[in-house]
Amino acid sequence: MTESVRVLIPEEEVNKRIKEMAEKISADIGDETITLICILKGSVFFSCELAKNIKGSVMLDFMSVTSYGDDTKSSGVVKIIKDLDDPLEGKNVLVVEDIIDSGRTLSYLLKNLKARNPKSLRLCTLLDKPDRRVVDVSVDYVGFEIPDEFVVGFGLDYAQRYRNLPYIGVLEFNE
Ligand SMILES: O=P(O)(O)OC[C@H]1O[C@H](OP(=O)(O)OP(=O)(O)O)[C@H](O)[C@@H]1O
Ligand code: HPA
Ligand SMILES: [Mg+2]
Repeated sequence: MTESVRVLIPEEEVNKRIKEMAEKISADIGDETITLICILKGSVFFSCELAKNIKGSVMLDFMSVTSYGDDTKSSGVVKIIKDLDDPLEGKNVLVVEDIIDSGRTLSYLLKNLKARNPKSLRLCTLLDKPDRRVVDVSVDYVGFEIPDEFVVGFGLDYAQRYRNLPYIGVLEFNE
């Protein structure tokens, strides 16, 4: 079996949409400092592009969680591999995800991070795959709604590969 990748969202479109999202976030946050929480590893490319395009004061922290391992299906169990460096108490927090699929990761994170008493907690995702939702989560900023296909690129992986593609593509398995 061989794998190939079909372009779903070209690089220029992804970058243009991230700029628009950053403008909206900048307008919503006004003069306050915003703490972006980059959910490793998938959202690392998106977080960087977003951070560069937000006007105003931005802090960054990183958390690593995983539920997919090397599979195209979620194990159903979200594991924290690396926690944040700093407390969130009193901060305006924006969780930055690459994709919401079943919703398990974000819903777990939301509960976990709320308990740390941030001043505000918003969620943002580059991609949303609504057809696959198992757990309901309401997201403040969505880049693109995509069909029920396994995607890679712009940070998203299959078995840790393809993260470096500068576009979003659909992974296809060929006989
Ligand atoms: O809505 P869900 O079904 O929970 O899926 C979304 C999550 O799955 C992926 O992470 P993964 O576990 O693959 O870790 P990774 O970012 O290190 O690749 C992705 O980056 C999201 O965090
Ligand atoms: O479509 C996907 N691609 C890569 N990682 C993912 N994690 C959840 N859904 C996906
Ligand atoms: Mg992954």
